[in-house]
Amino acid sequence: MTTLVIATKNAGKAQEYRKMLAPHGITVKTLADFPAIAINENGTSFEENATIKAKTVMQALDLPVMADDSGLVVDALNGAPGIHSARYAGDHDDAANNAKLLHELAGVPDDQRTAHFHTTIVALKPDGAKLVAKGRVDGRILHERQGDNGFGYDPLFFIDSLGKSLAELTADQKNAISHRGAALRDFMTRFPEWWRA
Ligand SMILES: O=P(O)(O)OP(=O)(O)OP(=O)(O)OC[C@H]1O[C@@H](n2cnc3c(O)ncnc32)[C@H](O)[C@@H]1O
Ligand SMILES: [Mg+2]
Repeated sequence: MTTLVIATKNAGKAQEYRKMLAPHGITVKTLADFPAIAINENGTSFEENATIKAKTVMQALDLPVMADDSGLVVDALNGAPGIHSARYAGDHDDAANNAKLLHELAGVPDDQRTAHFHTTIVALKPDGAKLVAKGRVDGRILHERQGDNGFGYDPLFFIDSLGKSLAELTADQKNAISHRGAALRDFMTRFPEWWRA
């Protein structure tokens, strides 16, 4: 059994990675297991922030560490909230973030509410070996919340081909199409070589 440290405080992300990595024989530890580690997420891109998270925790533990920086990119808002998705409305508060997103998009018609979720995964080893993987999922922003599953902006993110929001999908259905699922599948194609090297 392999144990992988993921530099996240987000319980929703952690749960998704646990479910996706279990079939690979990988168990997950997160910052919930190492609460003393503080991360200053002050980068200017998803990759920079993921690298900061992975590097901070890798140096603190002297272990290989994976990190995920992700966000919602809304076309009508010139890419906002983007790398600021977690604290769009000030605090790390999903309900307030969703309310702000709806407010910013008030009056914007359906065909201009296109958006995507992005994930960049960065994994670092103490010897410096780095692995980067990316994924995205396209959709549009609803006018009100729909569904109770998932986390973050999931209740406002509608997938036309499924006729459902991300919050109306099961965990397995979301992982099959999500930005995080796509990034992890990309990551896993190169993970064994990175882990062993
Ligand atoms: O940095 P860590 O500790 O991993 O946790 P975080 O929640 O701060 O994570 P990010 O910095 O990557 O910010 C991403 C934000 O984007 C949103 N987000 C990311 N992935 C999402 C998903 O799958 N569904 C809904 N919202 C998501 C959500 O608001 C997250 O807080
Ligand atoms: Mg964060």
